[in-house]
Amino acid sequence: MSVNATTPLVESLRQNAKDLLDIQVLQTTVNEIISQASWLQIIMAVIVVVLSYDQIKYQLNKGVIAGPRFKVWPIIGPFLESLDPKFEEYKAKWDSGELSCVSIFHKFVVIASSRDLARKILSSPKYVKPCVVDVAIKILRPTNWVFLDGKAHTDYRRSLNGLFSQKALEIYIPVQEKYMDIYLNKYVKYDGPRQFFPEFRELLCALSLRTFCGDYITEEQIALIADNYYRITAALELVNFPIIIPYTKTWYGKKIADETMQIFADCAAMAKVHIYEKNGSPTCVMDEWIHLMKNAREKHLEDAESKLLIREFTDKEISETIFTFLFASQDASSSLACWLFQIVADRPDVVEKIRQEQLQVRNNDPNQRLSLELINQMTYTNNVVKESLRYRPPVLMVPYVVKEKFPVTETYTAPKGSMIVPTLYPALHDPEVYDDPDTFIPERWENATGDMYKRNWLVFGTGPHVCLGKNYVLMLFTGMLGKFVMNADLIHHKTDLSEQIKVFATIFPKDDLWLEWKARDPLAASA
Ligand code: HEM
Repeated sequence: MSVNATTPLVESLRQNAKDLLDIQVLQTTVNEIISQASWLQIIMAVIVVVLSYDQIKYQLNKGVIAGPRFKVWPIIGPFLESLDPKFEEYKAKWDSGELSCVSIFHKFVVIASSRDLARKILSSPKYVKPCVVDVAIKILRPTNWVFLDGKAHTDYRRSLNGLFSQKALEIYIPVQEKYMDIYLNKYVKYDGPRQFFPEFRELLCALSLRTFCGDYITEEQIALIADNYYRITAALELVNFPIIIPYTKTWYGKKIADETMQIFADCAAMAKVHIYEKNGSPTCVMDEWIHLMKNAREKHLEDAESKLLIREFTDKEISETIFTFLFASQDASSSLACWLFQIVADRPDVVEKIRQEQLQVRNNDPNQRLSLELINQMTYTNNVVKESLRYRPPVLMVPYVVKEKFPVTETYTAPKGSMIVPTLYPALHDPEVYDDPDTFIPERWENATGDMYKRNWLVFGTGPHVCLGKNYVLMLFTGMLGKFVMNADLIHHKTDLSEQIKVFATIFPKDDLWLEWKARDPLAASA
């Protein structure tokens, strides 16, 4: 065979040899440049390459959606702004387009502000899953159910749904009412106004812990958790050091989380004795959970085909799950309490209507204890809570992470690994669905359309991760608002910051809410 024969093999070998030669030439050239260049020139070149890569990557990820033309702050992006988030800046972003973006360090973030895109993202478990900061996995523990995805998540959730059914919610009311009374008595004894942001955080922590653990948890343990819970929120910053160093924020956060979970595990052990060994009736979430397990086990013994079999959950599993309930509820419920009582204190017309309804559903007996049946009759009071949730939704947006390339619209595909953030606020202030959306009008709920309480009602999210506590929240706050307004006058000491929104995981009045409470005769006419 002639050497010149142009068979494909020879051609390919020749091409390879040529490529090799080219690479060698290139290497030589690079080596020559490097040997002739100063260190400063090399450093400058590396910086130019890194910066160019950062900008090009940003452009490719951004595609057609709204967002800064270039990364104004190279590499870090708007990182410094993200440390002190401002509501007005978020709002400007949502108004900039139904899909917009930012890039912080290597993280590319897509923000969806329209109702339909928010719903689409929340209902696309094939493409997305909730995004958690790395340190959350350490604090909540990797074994925690909230990190499950897909079918494993749906199955686990199914076993928790019974804890928030109407039947179960009824069980928790007596213990909640006991603590509502304790805290209201405390408030009306305070001398003059004080900031209620910390007061409401403590109230909500106590109400949640009593609902979850009943009398198994002690006052000292509640005080310990209420006093230190803020350390857990503080530890969950977006950017954290990858390892937990002793005596840093994350170390304290994990320590408090571990201590809290140990308290919950001890409570779960006591609840098991109460339900299994003493055949007791359930009075709190833990009891109800164990009661459901016991029923399922008995049903299964009677009928092996029974689908009711819920597996046995260990004390550790129960403690981790109850911790997620506290974690999910604490900030959002405190936010609702602040806005609800601030708004109502400023609206004598709303106070008057709540009081009328409270006496009417109780047949003029203000001492009648709360029950689910009674709360279900409080239509107006419930509408006030709903309107507060719409007007000032505690959770503005929910970060998700893209598991695989996600065609969000016909023209835009979110890249794998990016963060995608459906926002809830715009849908709740959509003028096409809620007339005069920036005004607090509880009466709008009297003739609510389907869109108002279904498609646009994103306060609690939607899809497979929709809030587990959504009915619980409405029941608890309707009962509490009715009782508090019936038994006390609320005086809001307004400041220039009262109407401004502070973003601290959820949202709060910027002045932390100055309130004063005065006991009143519930049968007296309103002032
Ligand atoms: C005003 C109070 C509350 C608000 C506004 C709120 C809102 C939300 C939102 C927006 C989500 C994310 C939903 C999604 O990704 O689609 C969520 C998830 C969750 N919420 Fe709530 N929540 C509140 C109170 C509570 C309470 C009291 C509990 C428990 C008793 C609770 C338990 C949960 C849990 C466990 C999840 C995660 C569910 C999952 O991943 O499957 N929340 N909540």
